[in-house]
Amino acid sequence: MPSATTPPYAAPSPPDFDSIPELDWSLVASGDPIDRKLFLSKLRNVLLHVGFMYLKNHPVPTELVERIKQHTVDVFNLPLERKLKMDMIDSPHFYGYNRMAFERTAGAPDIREHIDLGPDSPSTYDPSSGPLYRKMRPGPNPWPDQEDAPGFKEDVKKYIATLAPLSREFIGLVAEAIGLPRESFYQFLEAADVPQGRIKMVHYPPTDTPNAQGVGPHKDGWLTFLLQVNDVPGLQVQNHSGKWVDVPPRDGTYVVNLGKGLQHLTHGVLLATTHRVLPPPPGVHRYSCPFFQDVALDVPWTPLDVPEEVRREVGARGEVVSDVKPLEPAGASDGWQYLANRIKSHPATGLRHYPDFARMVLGEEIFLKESATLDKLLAKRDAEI
Ligand SMILES: O=C(O)CCC(=O)C(=O)O
Ligand SMILES: [Fe+2]
Repeated sequence: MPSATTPPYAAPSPPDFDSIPELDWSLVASGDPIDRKLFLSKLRNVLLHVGFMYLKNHPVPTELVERIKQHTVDVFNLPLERKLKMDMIDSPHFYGYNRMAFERTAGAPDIREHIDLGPDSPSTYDPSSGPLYRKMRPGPNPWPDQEDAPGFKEDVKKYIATLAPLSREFIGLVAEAIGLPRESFYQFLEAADVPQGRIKMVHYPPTDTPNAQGVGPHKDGWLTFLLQVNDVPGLQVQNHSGKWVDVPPRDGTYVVNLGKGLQHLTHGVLLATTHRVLPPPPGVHRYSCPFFQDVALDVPWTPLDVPEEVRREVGARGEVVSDVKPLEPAGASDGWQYLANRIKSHPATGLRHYPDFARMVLGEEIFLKESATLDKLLAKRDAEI
């Protein structure tokens, strides 16, 4: 239904999606300009009307993907005390292990444990030389012991170094697909030669708790390349009328989706689509490994001039229903906003490494509550390792 704000010349709205479209990277890899055009026109349609896609025939070597899948399963099978040696709470870079149900989305605990890892560069932060948010990146990863996880470190570093340029090429195609110069989003990224990108290895155990969430409804921040590690469904995407659509694992593919930053920068032309993960049924464990493209910390998000004809097509989309309540303006991102978001997701880590800023971000009540439990949390953790 066209809304009251739909311009009279808008194209008719395409039907709402009830499955996730698939794009074929071989159309880009072939080097044939006609193939590329075809890819771009399909991409445009998906970006404007779905915001989520499978990507097949991607160039990431199968052996590397398989090793990452195996590491993801194996690392969570380590005893808790070994995982806690990689505790995120020790990392001002927000890299490391988060124990089960430690993180919350939409006010409820996520029944998952996860390990966040970056390109593993030494910290260069010097308090006298720049804003505090620069302390977040670059930084080293906490790693499992080599005997506990042979090849883990080498494979993760290689994997991030492979996904970073692929995601960069992809975002160039996103710009082209909506009628912008290919380089349009590069100003918001780190320079191509800076090691960058973050992965999150995730384990969703089965749970008896009624209405539990693997991860609650949310929108991602920027651009995600998700690897569904094993053959267990659970990921769902919310379509425009609010219905949840399954995104079952599909061998040899990535699930690619866009986040709030890209939606903001394009006046809503690009869609940050709401998604969630349901916990697996009894006896079944689900694993995944998203890669998140890093954005530069020093660049404010000033929206771009998307061509009028593209905006008009989006006008036909009408209202998009979402279970995510907007808590703050979606855009306005530079390093401060990014740090604030990390602190909100990981208050204990934020409090420990950025106490003054965390106090502002969390508000006095939560700050005092979290501070009171931080010492207990650390003592408990230290007793466990
Ligand atoms: O585990 C998944 O399939 C998706 C996880 C997710 O959406 C996230 O961590 O942002
Ligand atoms: Fe997500």
